[in-house]
Amino acid sequence: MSLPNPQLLKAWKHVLTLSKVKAGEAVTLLVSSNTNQDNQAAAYLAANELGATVTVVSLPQINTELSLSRDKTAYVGATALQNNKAALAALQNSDLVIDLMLLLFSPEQAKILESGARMLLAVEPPEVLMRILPSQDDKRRVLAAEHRLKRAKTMRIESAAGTALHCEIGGYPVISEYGFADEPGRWDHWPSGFLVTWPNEKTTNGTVVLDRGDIIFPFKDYLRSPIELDIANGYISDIRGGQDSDFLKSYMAYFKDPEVYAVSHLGWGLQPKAQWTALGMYNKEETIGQDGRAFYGNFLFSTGPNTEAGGNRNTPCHLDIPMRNCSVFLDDEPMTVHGEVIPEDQKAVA
Ligand SMILES: O=c1ccc(O)c[nH]1
Ligand SMILES: [Fe+2]
Repeated sequence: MSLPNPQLLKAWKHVLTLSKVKAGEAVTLLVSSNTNQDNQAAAYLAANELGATVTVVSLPQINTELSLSRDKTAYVGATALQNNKAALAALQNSDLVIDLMLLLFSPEQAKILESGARMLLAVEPPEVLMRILPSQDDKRRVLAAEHRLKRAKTMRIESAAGTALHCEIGGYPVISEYGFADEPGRWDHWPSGFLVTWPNEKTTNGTVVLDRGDIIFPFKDYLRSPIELDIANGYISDIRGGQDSDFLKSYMAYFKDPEVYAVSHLGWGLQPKAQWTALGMYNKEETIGQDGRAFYGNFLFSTGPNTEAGGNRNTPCHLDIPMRNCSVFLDDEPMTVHGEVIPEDQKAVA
């Protein structure tokens, strides 16, 4: 039995306090066989010390015979919560669900949020959680960007490598992530610090050039050679390049589902504590790679499902593709230029 880590307990109490956990609230931990035991122990102790009534719901891992990876984000949407009315009822009747299993992109996550519960996803290793500890300043920074994104009608992304992508937006909600779940019905992810939205269906056109150093999750390699994607009416219509391109084409074809080629959420990273290099320090199975999704100034491209946004494209193949050195424009106003975030005080008045 490993001794509870006092620093980890302090970090969990910090984040649950930011998540407004109050005495007497129902806090439910959702765990699975691959849940990090130190996180589970610290979350359980922290919630109890804040006076919550704490429950643990434990479910088996599934999809093992379908997914090509043990990474929880590699096969999304189908979870052990499906058809488990007892577990779902417990989660829907909670004030805060601490998701230590990963329900992302599942219909059940939406049902839990509709009940008014707050949800906090946390599946990274303890030291990553402690290194990217969220703050009210993260919330301020991300919400300022959310405010701008919510009133935008178009998004355009360019890069020196050759990316030239354009889409209409506004038909889907903005999902911001600042690392704690402090409002009823809010879903958030610790660690994070970025925001996304989905393009209006069939309006995304152009070229995406994935350059050396860009990352494709869940492959978790830094690209060694460029991959060129043609995008037509919201779908990848062609994939060209060298070995990395062959791997991508083969992986997506495995699912035998045309919806895997759809453009999914688009956004940019706003977490200065997240590092592009962190993924390179880990074995693939030790982390889902939130540093890559959140590092300051990335453009986060992605493919596949839109169920997070209330859509019905429920394909299990979801690729998150953080790219460096891109310029992201909203209604032609720059949010990032060549991978550098434009500070709010230099932006047009909201
Ligand atoms: O925080 C996350 C993580 C994965 C993902 O697809 C979206 N947001
Ligand atoms: Fe994603």
